[in-house]
Amino acid sequence: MWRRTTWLPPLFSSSKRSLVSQIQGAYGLRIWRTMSSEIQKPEEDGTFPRGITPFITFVLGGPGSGKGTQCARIVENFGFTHLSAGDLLRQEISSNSENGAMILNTIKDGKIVPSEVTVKLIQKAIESSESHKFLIDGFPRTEENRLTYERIIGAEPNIVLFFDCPPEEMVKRVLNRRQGRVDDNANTVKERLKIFRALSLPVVNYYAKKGKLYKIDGTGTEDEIFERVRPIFAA
Ligand SMILES: Nc1ncnc2c1ncn2[C@@H]1O[C@H](COP(=O)(O)OP(=O)(O)O)[C@@H](O)[C@H]1O
Ligand SMILES: O=c1ccn([C@@H]2O[C@H](COP(=O)(O)OP(=O)(O)O)[C@@H](O)[C@H]2O)c(=O)[nH]1
Ligand SMILES: [Mg+2]
Repeated sequence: MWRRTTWLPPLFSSSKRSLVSQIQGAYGLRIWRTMSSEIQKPEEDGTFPRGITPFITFVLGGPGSGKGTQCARIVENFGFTHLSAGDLLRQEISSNSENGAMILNTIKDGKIVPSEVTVKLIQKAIESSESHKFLIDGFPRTEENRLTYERIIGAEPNIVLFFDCPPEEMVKRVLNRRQGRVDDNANTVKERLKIFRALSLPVVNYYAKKGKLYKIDGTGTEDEIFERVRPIFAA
């Protein structure tokens, strides 16, 4: 079962309706405004024209925790647009962009690509989409990622999902993934788990403290996990 951690802001606490529909009601149809007054102004105008921001869900969890699998289910059932930070980076490698070689080496080593590179790719993907609701999968992976997103995009996520899965299960899934990824091997996974614990968990804790985090048990079948996710979005 998912559970919302720490306190519930008044907007979310009193109704049985899903969080998404409550925010939708409070903010008007499919148009979302950022709810935080702490965010710095974006560096460049234009990510969210006329001050209108889409509904953003960050999807976090260790390697193999099931982020991509559950995002596909959320897209099918709730019509979100799925932006996987890892996929955006892999597309940069395949398109022989100037950063391609650097990104490939970073991914091979299980390290984190410089924040500005990833955030600019996310920004471009949001700008070129007509969608008003996005799942940003596998980002932010560090506090520095998070701060760079806030600086460049000028908004916080509305909610954050965290798939909680034991490391042995994550390793097993990654080593069985068979998508030909350069980082799905025992050595790289070990490094990715280290980075997840040291750099990504602090981001998860940050959103828990802000009352934005949904921690979801990431064990069991894909169906069982999706039934834990569904109530977060269901009307
Ligand atoms: N609940 C599950 N039980 C077993 N295997 C799963 C489950 N969810 C996903 N998988 C498989 O585990 C691998 C990693 O899942 P994926 O969604 O790519 O995770 P992530 O994006 O978090 O790395 C994939 O091969 C996927 O098919
Ligand atoms: O914001 C991001 C997302 C991904 N990556 C890199 O891309 C790899 C694969 O990420 P992905 O999210 O595809 O992996 P998953 O967790 O889904 O297995 C990571 O290990 C990092 O090396 C990164 O540097 N920054
Ligand atoms: Mg993934």
